[in-house]
Amino acid sequence: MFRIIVILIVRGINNVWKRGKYAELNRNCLCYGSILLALIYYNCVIRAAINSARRVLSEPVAELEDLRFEPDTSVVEYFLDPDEPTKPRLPDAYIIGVRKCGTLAVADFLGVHPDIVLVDKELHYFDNLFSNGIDWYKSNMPAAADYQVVVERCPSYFTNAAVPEKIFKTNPDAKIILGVRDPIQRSISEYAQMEKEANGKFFKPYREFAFIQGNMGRLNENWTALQDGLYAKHLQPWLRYFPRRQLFIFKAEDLVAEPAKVLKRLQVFLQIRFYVSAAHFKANGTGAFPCIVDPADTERECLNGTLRATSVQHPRIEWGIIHNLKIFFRQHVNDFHNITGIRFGWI
Ligand SMILES: Nc1ncnc2c1ncn2[C@@H]1O[C@H](COP(=O)(O)OS(=O)(=O)O)[C@@H](OP(=O)(O)O)[C@H]1O
Repeated sequence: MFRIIVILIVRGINNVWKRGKYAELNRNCLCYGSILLALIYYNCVIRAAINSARRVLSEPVAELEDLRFEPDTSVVEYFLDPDEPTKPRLPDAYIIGVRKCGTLAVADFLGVHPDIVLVDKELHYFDNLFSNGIDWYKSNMPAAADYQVVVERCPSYFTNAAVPEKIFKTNPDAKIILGVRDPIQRSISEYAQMEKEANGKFFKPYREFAFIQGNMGRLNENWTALQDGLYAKHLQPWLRYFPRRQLFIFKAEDLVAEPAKVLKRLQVFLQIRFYVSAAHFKANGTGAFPCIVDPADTERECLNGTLRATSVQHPRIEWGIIHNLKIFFRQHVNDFHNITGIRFGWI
């Protein structure tokens, strides 16, 4: 482009120089000037169009609105076909974490979908029990039909850098589902969980875990409740094995506020029919979190009765501590935004 412009200008000057005529100079200026302007205009318009197309194509999967599917309410009866052959299958998708970021809720919501089969417990095969061997892992798999998607949930996978390679070698096409949340709230949730597990015994206050020597001087960055919130760092090993399009990231905050929207996108990502819709959600007894209603099992409890096991009362944390945590996490959240392209709006 630049070369064409330079050639045109040089040719114009050359013509004038050779012939020495002012009339020729005017004609040349007019002619090449207009060509130059047209090229600059064309260049701007085309570049703007290419850039905007690039932006749309690079939108993260989690932020894509999909309007192709409408809920298919006949799907329950259709898939309750006792003759559909099923056999144990390795997972097609993994909910890898982050701990305390809605992993149980999202698995529960997916679980009502007739195209989804959940592995029924946290197996910890890829982080703790790998030496048990693949046959042990296979023996823990649920039976599923060919059209169904088998999903395993193990929220400790995300922060273990050795896991992505092992999952990749088992299934390079695996779909990875990751829930994230304001890392400060996540750390408080983890602390609240630890405190609850102490079962009434004395438990150190949050600040004594979060700061070295308990005063607000230096943060104890190695405390897992803070470490697990360094999402950008923990995501790197996953991106070494799995392309971005195989990764679905959702915000736990969205799962609470707009569960149907998150589920809509998740169904598109998993390439299953649009079945779970807003009609499936109701507020639970306390009103804090939404619950899913399963038309095939009307007796079903919220989060299969485990809601109380994961949702615990948070302690009140002083403003000064929150301020220090904001300073600590700000850069990490920015890095995470740059890697994923998602705006989180936390800090
Ligand atoms: N619908 C619904 N019901 C219950 N909880 C919900 C829901 N949606 C999101 N969340 C958020 O999930 C947080 C618990 O996350 P996990 O299930 O990943 O916890 S765990 O790691 O398995 O212990 C839990 O954390 P807390 O707020 O600390 O209780 C919730 O914020």
